[in-house]
Amino acid sequence: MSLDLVIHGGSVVLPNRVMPLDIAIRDGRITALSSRGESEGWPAERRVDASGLHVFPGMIDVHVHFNEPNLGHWEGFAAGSAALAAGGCTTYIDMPLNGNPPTVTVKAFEAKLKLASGQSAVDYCLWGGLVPGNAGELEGMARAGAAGFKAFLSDPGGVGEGRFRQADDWTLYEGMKRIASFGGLLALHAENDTITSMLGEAAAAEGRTDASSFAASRPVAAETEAVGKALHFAALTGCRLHFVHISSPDAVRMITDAKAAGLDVTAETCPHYLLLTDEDMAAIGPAAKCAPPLRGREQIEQLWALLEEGQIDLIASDHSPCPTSMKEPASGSFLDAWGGISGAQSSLELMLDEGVKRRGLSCERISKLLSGNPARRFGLYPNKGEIMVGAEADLALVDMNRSYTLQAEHLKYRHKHSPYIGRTIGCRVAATYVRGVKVYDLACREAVAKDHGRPVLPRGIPL
Ligand SMILES: NC(=O)NC(NC(N)=O)C(=O)[O-]
Ligand SMILES: [Zn+2]
Ligand SMILES: [Zn+2]
Repeated sequence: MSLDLVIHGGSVVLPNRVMPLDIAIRDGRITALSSRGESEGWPAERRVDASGLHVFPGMIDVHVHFNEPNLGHWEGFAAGSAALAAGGCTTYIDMPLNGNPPTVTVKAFEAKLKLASGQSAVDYCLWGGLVPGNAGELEGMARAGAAGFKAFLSDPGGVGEGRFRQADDWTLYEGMKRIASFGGLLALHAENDTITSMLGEAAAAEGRTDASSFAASRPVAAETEAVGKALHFAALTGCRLHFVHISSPDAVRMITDAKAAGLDVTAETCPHYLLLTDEDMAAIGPAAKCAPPLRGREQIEQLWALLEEGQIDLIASDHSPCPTSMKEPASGSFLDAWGGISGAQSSLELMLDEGVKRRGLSCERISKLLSGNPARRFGLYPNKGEIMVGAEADLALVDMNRSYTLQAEHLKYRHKHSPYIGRTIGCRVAATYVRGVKVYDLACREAVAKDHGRPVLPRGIPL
């Protein structure tokens, strides 16, 4: 039977090794993997020569904020997903904030699914949110396809009266019981609100408004306290937990101990916590402002050691964009700048550059953190997450030897700021395929599908 596409000559990144393989694709799925050259006689509509390229499973970015509805002018599904495609990402999960209304009711969830339809270059799922007063909406959102629920233990910021609200202890505890009752998963932004808001207010009152004062206002203790409380509630309620953007080695160790004690919990970190220091944050300015803040060199080295030991489950971008003017507040105060890093386009390249090229980890090791593990955690496996026969042909073709210096004009974001502008990255995504269809081509040799993405209903929530 005729194939739609054969990608031949590449070095294919499998779960446990990299092999020279040809990939046969029909109806969006991988139908065969064969020794290099063997595919020459196969009847195929198109053949793509991937010689000199690595073929990775597309990244699955479980943490992006595209800010629809109503704040789509901060990013939106179209620009955000185009940036992901250019970065080798083939599926994302969109956060329930900072759009307005936030995705905390079944009605808002369904409206957002409709809004995303036809706008996205790559496949997507949505998060629901846990906020005070919405316990009755959670199961309905799970049935409508929510990948899980996100709660903030500190002030999420954001704009407008209807903005996302943090979970008080009661909301958290009751919400975890409720989510556990239907086998759902809760994701947490884990920082203690009292510590961060008291220290932040004190810094502002004393006129300490620089980057290091911001970092000092969100100490590791705020993170470890919040992680500890959530783990305690998880042990009491049986709720499955996922900690987003963990910034400190101490918090990772607490999560590892909880796993050993039998809790169903995972730890995510982001490229910026592995690549940028608090000093970089001061030098780069508000483009590198995020919460939790960037930490010191020693903490970064410990995070890499923990990652190598397998104590970090997955990497996501936490792409939280905004109009560039919000990164340049009139007050000149670092404290007033929007907290959130635009990084969605760079995650795979940065992790391969730093992890593989500089630190000597294997391609498959990094791939597991970006694709295999997120797919498993969020019920997308075995359709997505690994290159294997039967899986969807979600692929990132990467030139591991093509170095470039990131410029603003490379970015597909609506607002072209990033802490990585000016950074030389030692590899580059050459093309991205979603279910066998090209959604990005560095050489722009041919038109790519800008609206090929479709919603993916995560399996794994037993309903
Ligand atoms: N309102 C946000 O988008 N917040 C995000 N901002 C960060 N991380 O600085 C987040 O994930 O917490
Ligand atoms: Zn967060
Ligand atoms: Zn976030």
